[in-house]
Amino acid sequence: MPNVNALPLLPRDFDAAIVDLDGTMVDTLGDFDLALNRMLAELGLPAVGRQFIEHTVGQGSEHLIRCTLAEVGAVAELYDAAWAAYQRHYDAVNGEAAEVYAGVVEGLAAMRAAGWRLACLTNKPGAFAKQLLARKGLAPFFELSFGGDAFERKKPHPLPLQKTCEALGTLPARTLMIGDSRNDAQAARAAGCPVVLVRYGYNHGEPAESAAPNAVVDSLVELLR
Ligand SMILES: O=C(O)COP(=O)(O)O
Ligand SMILES: [Mg+2]
Repeated sequence: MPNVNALPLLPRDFDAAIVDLDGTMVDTLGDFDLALNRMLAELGLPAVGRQFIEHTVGQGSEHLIRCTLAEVGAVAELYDAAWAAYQRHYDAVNGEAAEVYAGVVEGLAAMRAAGWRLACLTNKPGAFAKQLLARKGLAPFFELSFGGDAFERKKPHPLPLQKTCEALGTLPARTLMIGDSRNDAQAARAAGCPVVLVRYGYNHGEPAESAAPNAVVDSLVELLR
C-alpha cells in the first residue's frame, strides 16, 4: 500500500480517487442555510444557526432534517412535510450560495493528469449532487457520481465505497478516498481505501485529525505535485 503519510503522492500510487462533495469540493453551507430555514419558515418554526448546520451536515438530508426538527423542538410527525418542503427549497437554491474551495480545480486536474479515474461519492441526494457538479464546472472531471440515495447504506457504512470501487473496476487499496469528515474516514477504513481528509470542511465541529485519516491537507493541491 502506498505511504499516504508521505505527501505529495506519485501518480503510480493510485489508480483512482473517490471524492466527497459537501465540505470537500464545495462549501455548501449557504445553500443548506437557505433551504433549511425556508423549510422552517414555511412550517412556522424558528430558524437554526450556521454553526448547528455546520455540525450536523454530512450524513444525508434525512439525518439533517430529523436533527433540525429536534433542534427547534418540533414534533417528529412533521418529518414528511419537512422533507417535501426541504427538497423543493434545496432544488431552488442548489449552488446559489455555494462556492468551490480554493485548490479544488487544480487538485482534480492534477489527479486526471496523473491518470487517476475519478468518482464523486456524496451523502447528498444524487440529483442535487449532479446538478451542483455541473453548475460549478466540476462535472467534466468525474467519470461517475453517486449520491446518498444510490445504495442501500450511506457513509459511514463502507458499502457506498465498495460499490464505487466496483463501478470503477479498481481495488480499494489502489483507490484513494478524499473527504472532510469522520463519515468519509470510517467508510474508507472499513472498505480498505486509504483516506485523506481536508482540514477546512465540516467534521461535526471536530478537527479532521480526530477521525484518524492517513493524512490531512489544507488543499487538494498538496496531494500531487
Ligand atoms: O448531504 C450531506 O450530508 C453532505 O454530504 P457529503 O459530505 O457526503 O457530500
Ligand atoms: Mg463532506
